[in-house]
Amino acid sequence: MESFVTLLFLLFSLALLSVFWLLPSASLRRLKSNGFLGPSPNFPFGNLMEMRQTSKTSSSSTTTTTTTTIGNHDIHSVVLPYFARWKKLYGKVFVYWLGTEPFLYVAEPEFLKQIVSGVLSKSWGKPSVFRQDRRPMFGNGLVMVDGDYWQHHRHIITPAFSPANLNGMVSLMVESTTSMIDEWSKRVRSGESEIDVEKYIIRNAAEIIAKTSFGISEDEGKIVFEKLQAMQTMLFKSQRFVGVPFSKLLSPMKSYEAWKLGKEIDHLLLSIIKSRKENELAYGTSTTHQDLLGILLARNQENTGRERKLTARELVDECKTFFFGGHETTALALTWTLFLLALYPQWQDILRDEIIEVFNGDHHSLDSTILSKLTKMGWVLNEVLRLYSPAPNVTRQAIKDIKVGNKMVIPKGTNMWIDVVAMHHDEELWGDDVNEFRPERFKESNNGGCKHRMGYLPFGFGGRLCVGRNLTMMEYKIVLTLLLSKFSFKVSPSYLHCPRYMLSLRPSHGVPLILEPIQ
Ligand code: HEM
Repeated sequence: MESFVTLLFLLFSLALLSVFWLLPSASLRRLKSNGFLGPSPNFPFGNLMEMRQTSKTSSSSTTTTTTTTIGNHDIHSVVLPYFARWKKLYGKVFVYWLGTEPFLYVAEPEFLKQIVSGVLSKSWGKPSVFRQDRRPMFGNGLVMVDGDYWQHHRHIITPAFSPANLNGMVSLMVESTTSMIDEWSKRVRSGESEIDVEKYIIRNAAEIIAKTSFGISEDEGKIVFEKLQAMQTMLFKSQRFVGVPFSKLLSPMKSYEAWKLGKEIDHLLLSIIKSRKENELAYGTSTTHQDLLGILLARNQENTGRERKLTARELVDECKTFFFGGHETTALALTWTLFLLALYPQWQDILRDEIIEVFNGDHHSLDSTILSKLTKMGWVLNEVLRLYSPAPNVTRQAIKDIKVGNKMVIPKGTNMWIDVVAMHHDEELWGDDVNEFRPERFKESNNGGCKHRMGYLPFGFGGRLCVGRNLTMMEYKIVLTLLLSKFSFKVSPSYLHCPRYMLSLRPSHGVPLILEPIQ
């Protein structure tokens, strides 16, 4: 018996040694043999401690509020200080470690092109470490899966975002935004002209995405979305050790709470799907809702061929993915836009003139065709996504060993962290006005004159390009048109310019602006 326990103990110790030390060290050697440099890891934390220390030092030295800092859009070293530091030391491609997970950092578009182009792109999936970590939010939704499963879901989901389907969502977007504007107007009339626009814009975007994704009523909506937001806070505002083996055991209560919230949300969404299905059985497909869930259910029903239908569980995961992938990103694009327009009021005038020209005073005729005529607003969106990209990075994982050219092999399991903020602020790619707000750079090309076609990636790249980008563009133009027609915006003296990486790129202290009604 005693020798059995000793054997068990030895096996357990060996397993730990191999997870914590032997496997990561072997990967490190293989990566180094490619000539990649990088900071020395310390297993089992990898480079996490150094990243935290650099962030702490940087944030204590960057909370200045002078207008020059506000007008300074050179934000890479503020939001990702550890990468900015390592980039100076090791170049635009290097290796770092999150716990025992190797990450290839890439801020070099030509290198990116070489390793993801052609046949190689099939060998890249999504990092399993993030898949695990974000399971309560996205489950097996489109953003987290790969291979044939991803291809099947993408094929079913893409048509839901067609212009015809999106046009059916315009009235929901106008309705939510109008009620936000009414609230702002009331506050401004009562003498409260300073408003933290971020808070409202996020709530509005969440309401829009909840309605356009799963068409929930005000009351149901409130519950689902409070739970979704609580789960996001639970997962992303706490101190975490992503990539460190067994790290969930370090904060068991938080992991349990996130799991529990995930279950409650699933339950609510499943009951919505069930009642939709029952309605359809009772009244036929004519009751199909004009939201993403309704469109997916209808597609499922039409699909009588060989194609596998999405199960209720898969539909729940896709709804959650739309909510998390869609509301904060769009809201941040709008929030940063209001901040930049407040800073550069001449662009408010340019956009207002364009709105008057396109709509001729009639905002009732909103649809994708007329919105596409707001070209200058499109340049502003592109420039905002360049300077303050709501999705600051894109990630991949090598599903198998990947050979690049004759010499380089990227070992199976290596993750890739593509630094979109670094590329969008790279003087070598954009020229010496890289950190200036110049929407007109997008007048001639959708790439804004970037010297490399993979240097501007606000919506990702390749087959995994953001599936919701048309929805974002529509919502962005509708909300901005309605807002600019009602108010002019100035930056409040209480605004602190402190953009921060928190899965997305957010303002640390909200965006208080001074609003004045347009006469
Ligand atoms: C400004 C707004 C948005 C930005 C900046 C943005 C950014 C991105 C990026 C960078 C990716 C690529 C991720 C990757 O390659 O790993 C992506 C994918 C995705 N986005 Fe968005 N997104 C936005 C809005 C939306 C909206 C409104 C929705 C849905 C309602 C959405 C749903 C998705 C989904 C499902 C994917 C996964 C696509 C796939 O892997 O096939 N996004 N988004």
